[in-house]
Amino acid sequence: MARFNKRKSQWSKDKKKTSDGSDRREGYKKIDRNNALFEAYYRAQGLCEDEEEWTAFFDTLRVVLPTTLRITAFRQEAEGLRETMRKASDMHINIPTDSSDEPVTTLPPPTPMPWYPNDLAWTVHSSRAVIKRVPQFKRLHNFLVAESEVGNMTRQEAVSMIPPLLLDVQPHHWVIDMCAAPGSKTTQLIEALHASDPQAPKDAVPSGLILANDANGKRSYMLVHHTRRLQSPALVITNHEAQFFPNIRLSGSGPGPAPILQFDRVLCDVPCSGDGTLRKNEKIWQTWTINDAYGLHALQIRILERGAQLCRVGGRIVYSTCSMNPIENEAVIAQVLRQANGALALVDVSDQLPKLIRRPGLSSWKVMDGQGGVLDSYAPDRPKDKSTPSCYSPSEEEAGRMHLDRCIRIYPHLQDTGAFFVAVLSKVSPMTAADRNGVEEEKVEATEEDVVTTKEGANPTKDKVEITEEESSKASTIIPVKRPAENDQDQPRTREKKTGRGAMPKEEPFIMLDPNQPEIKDITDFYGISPDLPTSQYLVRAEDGTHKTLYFVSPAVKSLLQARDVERLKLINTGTKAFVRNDVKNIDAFPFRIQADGLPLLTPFLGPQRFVDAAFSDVLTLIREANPKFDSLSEPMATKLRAMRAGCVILRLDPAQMNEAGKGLKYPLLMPLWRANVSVNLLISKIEIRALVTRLDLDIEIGEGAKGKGHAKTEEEAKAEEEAKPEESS
Ligand SMILES: C[S@@+](CC[C@H](N)C(=O)[O-])C[C@H]1O[C@@H](n2cnc3c(N)ncnc32)[C@H](O)[C@@H]1O
Repeated sequence: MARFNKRKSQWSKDKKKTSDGSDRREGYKKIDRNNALFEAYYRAQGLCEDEEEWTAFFDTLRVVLPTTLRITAFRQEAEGLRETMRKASDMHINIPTDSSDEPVTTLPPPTPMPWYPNDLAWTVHSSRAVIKRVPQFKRLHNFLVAESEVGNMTRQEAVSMIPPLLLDVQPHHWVIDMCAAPGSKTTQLIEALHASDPQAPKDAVPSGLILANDANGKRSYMLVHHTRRLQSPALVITNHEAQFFPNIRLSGSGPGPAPILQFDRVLCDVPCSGDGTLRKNEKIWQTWTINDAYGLHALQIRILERGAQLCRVGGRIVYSTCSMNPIENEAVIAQVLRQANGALALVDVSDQLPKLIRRPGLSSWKVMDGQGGVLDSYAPDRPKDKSTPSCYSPSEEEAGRMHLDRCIRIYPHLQDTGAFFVAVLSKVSPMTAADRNGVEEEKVEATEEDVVTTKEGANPTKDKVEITEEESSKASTIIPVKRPAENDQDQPRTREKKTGRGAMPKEEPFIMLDPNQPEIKDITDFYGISPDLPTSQYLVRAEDGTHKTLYFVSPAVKSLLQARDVERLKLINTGTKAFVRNDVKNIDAFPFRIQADGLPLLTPFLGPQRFVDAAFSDVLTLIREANPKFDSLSEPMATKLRAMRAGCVILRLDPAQMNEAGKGLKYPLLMPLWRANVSVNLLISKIEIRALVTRLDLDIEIGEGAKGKGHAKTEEEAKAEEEAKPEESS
């Protein structure tokens, strides 16, 4: 085992000094952060090297986590935000303490995470609760909240940022996030997909897609909420138990069988006991039991196994948990490698994220009963034994062959984080009929006899286990390579329980809009949209033509929605809201407004006719007042507005227009407006306005319009403008 890095550990020396004052131990006395069985269990696993390291390990586990965040890389705001954080790194915050010896505690300034590329991830060395409560943090807190709400930043645990980085997503990849909610890793995957592709023109829609799935209905909708801030047309959200994710036949145009949906990248961030999150979820100190892991082990194997089946040959799979338990980690990896019979291999990622301090995966571990008694091997008749054969360590020879040491373990004391486990796997040869679709006959090495169909709990020393028909409905299976691809039995021989769907709202259908619809031509003409933006990628959610919203989807999402078996997918959401219809009576307004969500996507394709250049004073007026009349705006803007047809207008503010107050603006500011007969109003939510005010460091009252304190307006205008507001602001 690599030596414990004493120099880098923030916790090995003077605990009082390095735990940055009373705040990080907030609640310390209220919760008993001791659990003898937990301590004995992990000591037996040999995670640390010596007593000094064990002390650092347990001491760190008992201190509340610092706050960590990530800047959204593909947003044009990223550079400005990084600069703001860099400036904040001079900032030492003094907060009063109760002690007369040390009347103030000086908190260290925010620091970039050394291992995260391009200074895009930061640690604010204080707990969330303190940042929220202490007045000295107010400005920083407002900044973080505002930028998070509009998707320019994401608060995310440091260790949770590792799996998406190691998945190595490129803009052309098809990616599935098997257990995605609430979606912090999904947002990172979306960012990677949208990272600039040197071969694609700037602002191009990525050619790949992200399919984010979760078994829990309500949590799938959380996923919609969290990912909406990023407005990706390349995202699809589904609601399946990952181990039963259906085989989807795409619409193949060639003579052979239609290809089955497979992915270049698969993330299995599986449900786990979560004892790596003790610093955040302190209740685990008292609820943790040895048996927690046994209940999850079989499910984790099935999810990873299904993930491996869904991965194309040559693709990459990342398995991760926020648990330290080898039963949920190395034992799962070992069993899936065994079942894959050479089709999967652990990837050596020791040269990636070089500044990330890590420990190698365990090659052997202890299995214990609920009371902490060590179990040497599996015994089927042992009473109250929750272990299964696959929980036990492989032989030394098998562990070496599998390279279990290539797994990554992160412990809290190494770099002041939560604990985490990550394994990166590569699919090196075919496993399933779906694989065979994309692989030439002669390259298929596995035969039907080679295919391993394994029941969890099977004796790991045997490669193959026979299962009965009845068992096959419960067991996870690998589809034989030689089964004809058109055969419907290609569906995994498994059943999906109907869980968590009962209370869910009925989803409207997802229908690709005929590009010859007159409304598409009207929109194209009104906004002068370039032919480079395909008219065949609009989606609507009503069959009878009553739709109000046009969503835009990427070509990959469109091809998925047109798959032959698409009805097997429990689709929850997809598409970026591009245009929303609001018919306003008695005003000759063009009814389709651009939704703020869709503006970044649409901007590069819009003609000049609906843009209006604003002065900084105009933006201030629009923030302060509801529905300012044209007369109260700068003359050039008012003149241009008067000459335009009523409807949506895009305000553009050039950074050169900014005075001292708004010098934080580094790029042209674009916002949709509703141009009524004699006045205008902002078509952005209060949240977005707040982010703008914070970013530009404006000392200004906002939200007068939303509070109804705007100037008097005609009844007709008030109604029109109310209707034109985006949904989230109403
Ligand atoms: C560790 S959390 C995922 C965290 C998420 N990847 C993120 O970064 O925000 C595990 C998720 O798995 C979901 N889950 C539980 N059982 C599942 C199953 N059988 N299939 C798919 N998802 C499942 C849970 O609802 C939960 O949202």
